[in-house]
Amino acid sequence: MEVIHLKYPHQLQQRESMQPYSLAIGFFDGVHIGHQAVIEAAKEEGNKRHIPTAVMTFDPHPSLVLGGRNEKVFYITLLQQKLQLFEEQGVEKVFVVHFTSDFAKLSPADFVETFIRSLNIQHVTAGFDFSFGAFGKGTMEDMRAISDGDYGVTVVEKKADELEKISSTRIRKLLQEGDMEAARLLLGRPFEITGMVVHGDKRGRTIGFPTANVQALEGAFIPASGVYAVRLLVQNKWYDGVCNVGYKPTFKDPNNKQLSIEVHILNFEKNIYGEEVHVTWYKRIRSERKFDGIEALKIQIEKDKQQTIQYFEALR
Ligand SMILES: Cc1cc2nc3c(=O)[nH]c(=O)nc-3n(C[C@H](O)[C@H](O)[C@H](O)COP(=O)(O)O)c2cc1C
Ligand SMILES: Nc1ncnc2c1ncn2[C@@H]1O[C@H](COP(=O)(O)OP(=O)(O)OP(=O)(O)O)[C@@H](O)[C@H]1O
Repeated sequence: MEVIHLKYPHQLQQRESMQPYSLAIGFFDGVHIGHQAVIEAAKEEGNKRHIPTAVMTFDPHPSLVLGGRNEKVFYITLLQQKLQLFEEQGVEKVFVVHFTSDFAKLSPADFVETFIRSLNIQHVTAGFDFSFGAFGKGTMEDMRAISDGDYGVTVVEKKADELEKISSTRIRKLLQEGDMEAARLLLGRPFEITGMVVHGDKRGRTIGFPTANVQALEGAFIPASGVYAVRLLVQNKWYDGVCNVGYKPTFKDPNNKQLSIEVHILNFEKNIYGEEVHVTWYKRIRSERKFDGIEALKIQIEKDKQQTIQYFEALR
């Protein structure tokens, strides 16, 4: 899969020398099942026309440039992971458009001229609520009207569950609440973070529960503090684990602001310092607490571990 970064005004070859593409367009944070349906529809059109499928996405998130939201938007998927997911879905090219305030000022017609026509896009697929151009004024009806027959347009209908539309905003809320099970259903896979195993205080092994301290990639969303059933990929192998996100109040003073992610990997004894790991999140088990002593904490961690084992047994 080829990735092309574009900045407005972009410098690309002339339309004639560009390969034609069937394009799915959107921000696609999380690449959730609604997004997957959009990309699938673009692929179907590409197959019909015998042309490859491309995705156009944006970076950074428009809200960062435009403001207007009260809460800071975090990414469900960092760009690198988003690209990886596109590739796994069979996308052959990705245009990453740098979202700047100049880009945001383009009229819908100018957006189409610069980012659809001059890229020789033959077909555009997006969801029913996709908007583009200054103030998000362009709708999918406009996309079709502006085309003048130069490219085809598919509008993917709303993908929803019994509650409401499946959206990145909704998944962010679930992740903030620690509802990893609901997030997993909407994402079509568990929420995942990538990180590196770093040295901790080395107390874990002395209490009988050694842990891998995971330093997440810069910018990754870290779930609410608490204990979770997780799976961890290390050295190409997946393991079940029980993870604590928090401040270890039993050992640290209450002003400690150093958030840690530590995974007790089940049935595992290797030294993995410095390894890259992927942690996938399945279920929140409880909140982090301050215990009266090590014994009480050990009893609780054993319970957490048993709950995790039962959870994954039921899942299999
Ligand atoms: C499953 C699990 C649950 C934990 N729950 C708590 C907790 O509720 N409160 C707490 O203070 N520490 C909790 N811890 C953190 C332990 O205190 C920590 O693993 C131990 O102090 C080792 O820390 P170190 O890796 O920095 O040496 C938990 C750890 C695990 C693995
Ligand atoms: N549930 C859905 N059903 C159909 N199309 C969708 C759905 N969610 C998103 N899309 C489409 O996928 C593309 C990417 O959408 P976008 O990145 O805005 O996702 P979103 O989940 O709607 O995000 P947000 O919560 O920020 O509005 C757009 O073309 C959009 O219309």
